[in-house]
Amino acid sequence: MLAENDNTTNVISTNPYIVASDTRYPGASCFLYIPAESPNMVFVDSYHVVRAIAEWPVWRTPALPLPHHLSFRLEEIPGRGVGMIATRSISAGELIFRERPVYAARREVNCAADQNDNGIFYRAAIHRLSQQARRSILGLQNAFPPPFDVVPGILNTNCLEIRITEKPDPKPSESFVGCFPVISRANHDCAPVANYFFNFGTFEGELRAMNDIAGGEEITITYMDLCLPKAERQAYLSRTRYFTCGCATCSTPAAELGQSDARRAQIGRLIERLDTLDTPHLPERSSLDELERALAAAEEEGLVKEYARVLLIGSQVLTIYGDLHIAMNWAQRAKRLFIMVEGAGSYNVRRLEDAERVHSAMASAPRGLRI
Ligand SMILES: C[S@@+](CC[C@H](N)C(=O)[O-])C[C@H]1O[C@@H](n2cnc3c(N)ncnc32)[C@H](O)[C@@H]1O
Repeated sequence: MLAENDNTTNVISTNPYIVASDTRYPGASCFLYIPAESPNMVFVDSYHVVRAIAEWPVWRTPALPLPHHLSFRLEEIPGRGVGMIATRSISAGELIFRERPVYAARREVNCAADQNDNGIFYRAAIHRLSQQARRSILGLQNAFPPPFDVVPGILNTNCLEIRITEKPDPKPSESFVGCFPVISRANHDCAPVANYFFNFGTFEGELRAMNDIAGGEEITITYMDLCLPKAERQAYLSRTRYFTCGCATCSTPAAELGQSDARRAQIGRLIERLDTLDTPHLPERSSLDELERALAAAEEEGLVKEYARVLLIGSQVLTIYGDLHIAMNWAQRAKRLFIMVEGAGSYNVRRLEDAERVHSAMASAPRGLRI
């Protein structure tokens, strides 16, 4: 068993700054530090991936400055640790904050068993970060109880999904996570008022208001798929983030909870059955009535992003089987909503622009002969 001060790392190159995590195994994960001088980000993955990432032009573009006056403050909230509180009213669609992650890694890193729970691997990863960057991680909350080490505890408590390709990752195990000094302070709600989105183009996490948020209100995001019933949501949050969600939806009286669960399951089933976007398959046929019921369910549950997804998928189904005019209207509404919750860098916005081109070609195509 390794002791914490048994150093297995080895500097492979200094520009780009790449360190092999474990000289005992060929193919062990590597740490890429960006920029090489006084790094404020470490990326953890196999050597060939970090070598390619080191060449991305985005690192030559400095991050845009933030507005002088932030629209929130970080504040201790009873029972929830630190959270983000709006200091003024924020309009739906407003960008609340954006920043690059300090730690980014493949969700399942290749790490030897004797360096995992004791934190040796993760301590080594953040070791060469600038002092400010390292402190910004070490100051975050650790929800994981001992004997789990505090550094992997902090990373597990605070990491959010990031994408290093434009399209959503097909398999969750192939996706990536990132830890953010500020955005990771956002607490969870099962009907969140803000959306966390990772902009692959700028390599920044972005936080946008999905609803109008009043001054004094907490700015919340989701950590999970919200189309699950309360029992499953709570089990997931307690297993992965060590807390019991007491949000307004989870506090719904027992008599009404069944309806809330049923609405979320209805939206989830519809999305799962009909979302064939980015696959070579056509979606199943679905009636306008069924699609409208899913929209009504999303509205009732306050699920803005799921509402946008039903509009997007529904517009594709209606383009193929239904009414082109309704499909065009739904695509326009979905695009407006996705710009609002994910910004102009959204892949969904790009998909909807493609759909608009298909729609206008179809609308101007000559009609078939009626015999
Ligand atoms: C990503 S951090 C959020 C920021 C954190 N509250 C802090 O103090 O830095 C996730 C942790 O915050 C706490 N948390 C987040 N949402 C919560 C909620 N709705 N109720 C209670 N605790 C919550 C849990 O301890 C969770 O593991």
